[in-house]
Amino acid sequence: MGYIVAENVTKRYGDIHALKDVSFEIDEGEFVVILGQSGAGKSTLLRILNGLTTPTSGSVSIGGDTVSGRRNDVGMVFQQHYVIDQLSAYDNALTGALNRTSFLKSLFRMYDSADKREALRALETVGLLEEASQRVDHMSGGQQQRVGIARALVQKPQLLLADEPVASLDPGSAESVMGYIKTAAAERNLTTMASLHQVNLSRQFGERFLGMRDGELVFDGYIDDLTTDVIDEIYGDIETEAIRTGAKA
Ligand SMILES: Nc1ncnc2c1ncn2[C@@H]1O[C@H](COP(=O)(O)OP(=O)(O)OP(=O)(O)O)[C@@H](O)[C@H]1O
Repeated sequence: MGYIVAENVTKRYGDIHALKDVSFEIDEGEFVVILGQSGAGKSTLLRILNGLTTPTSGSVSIGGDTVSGRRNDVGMVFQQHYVIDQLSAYDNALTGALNRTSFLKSLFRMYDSADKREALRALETVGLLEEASQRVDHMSGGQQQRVGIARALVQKPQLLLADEPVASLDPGSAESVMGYIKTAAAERNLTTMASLHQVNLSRQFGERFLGMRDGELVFDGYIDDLTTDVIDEIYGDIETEAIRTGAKA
């Protein structure tokens, strides 16, 4: 049985069918990219995996446990960099340890030394060790996103979910940030699922791919199977050549 198992997951918002009978299994340590147009259901799927949204029917399990609410062992990276502007990169990374720190200790930012080491290790993973003491509002968007990744790593997750983690970045920063996510996952054998809408980046970093269209899982496979026809099926009428970049004929 897979580490993550989604069985016939359906999500309706009134008349909107955000997910339709989605099933898949993911093994521990896999690096999965979820592809699909805006509105295809990628965020809904990630939110269900994270316990932030409940499916209308069907179920999801992680490591054999049915997901029924927020889990501390699932780290999440979002499109916007939800970092605390006034704090340093190091203090932001440390907030990933809040779930295992008492309220009083967190109030005075008194973290365990193991957590402090974890924060430094995470900043090293994302290439920001030398910038650890810099305030994040003095950092670039790409650096802020890397701080967000470091915070998710300090949480010591078993599963990392990233919802369009590079959508608001320029192409160079997007590539760099995806590289750091990939390194972090490889170093920690961390099962990772990232939604991306850029086909070229997906092909560069993805190992396994889930293709969503109108709430349905229309593709589940590996890079050699991600052909132009499959891309067309996921994205419908391709409007620009750019989206095809890197797609195999
Ligand atoms: N809370 C909500 N209430 C009502 N409809 C919603 C809600 N969340 C998502 N939807 C709808 O469900 C569908 C799937 O949305 P979802 O955000 O999962 O897609 P997506 O592939 O992540 O797109 P995007 O990349 O634009 O976020 C869309 O039609 C969306 O409008």
